[in-house]
Amino acid sequence: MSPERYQRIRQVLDKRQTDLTVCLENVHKPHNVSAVVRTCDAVGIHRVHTVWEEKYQFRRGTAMGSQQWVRQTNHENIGDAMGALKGQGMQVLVTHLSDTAVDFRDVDYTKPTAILFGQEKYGATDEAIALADQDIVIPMMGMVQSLNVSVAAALVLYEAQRQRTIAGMYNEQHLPEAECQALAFENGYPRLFKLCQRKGLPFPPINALGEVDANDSWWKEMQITPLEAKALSQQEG
Ligand SMILES: C[S@@+](CC[C@H](N)C(=O)[O-])C[C@H]1O[C@@H](n2cnc3c(N)ncnc32)[C@H](O)[C@@H]1O
Repeated sequence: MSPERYQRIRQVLDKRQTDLTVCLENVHKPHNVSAVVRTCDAVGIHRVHTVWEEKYQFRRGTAMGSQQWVRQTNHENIGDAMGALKGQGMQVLVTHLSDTAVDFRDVDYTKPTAILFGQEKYGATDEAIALADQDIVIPMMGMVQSLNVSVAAALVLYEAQRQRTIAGMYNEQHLPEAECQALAFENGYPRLFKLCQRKGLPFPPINALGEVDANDSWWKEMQITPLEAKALSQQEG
């Protein structure tokens, strides 16, 4: 990939917030999921958690926008998801229209935070609400009771982004270097990435010019000649 493209990728990955995440509990309409993931990418979320039954899994060909830049972890049930998030020291906020919910703008998002969004029709489950640390609500003044889930996600996430910007949390790299390199390789060199995965080889480093910086034995194991290697290591992206 070109040096410019690599620099652009690094600028984005260097702002990733590893201690801010979203959990989608059975949010399943592709356009909603896609819109939430896109907002997650825009505010610098590295990983989205989902609680999906088999039938809600992504299908090949679904247009997911920014999905290639946002990692996903699926949990079999809400208990597992909550356990994982709390195990990482996160406060878990559930977006829920209840009398006990606090205004979403009154929360401190500079703390390690997971925000749970509920299913389009039924909202968050009782179990999720019981396990969460706090209910948060976006005040509603109109005739309709709730917002579209992706709109709700955008509002809450941009409040988190606002607070974290003020706190200077986008000014330092949080994502481990190996993960930055893996994402750059995966997206910058998709064909090499797939071949590398098929062969079970480690991902090679990418140098400052955006080139694959592998040694001769790696290329040999990939069964790629030095001539092909030169072309391949500069071509994609
Ligand atoms: C369309 S709403 C679900 C409405 C459902 N009847 C309920 O009572 O929860 C889908 C999701 O969007 C989010 N949401 C929508 N409007 C919201 C609001 N005003 N405050 C907080 N979350 C909201 C929540 O995550 C909710 O689970």
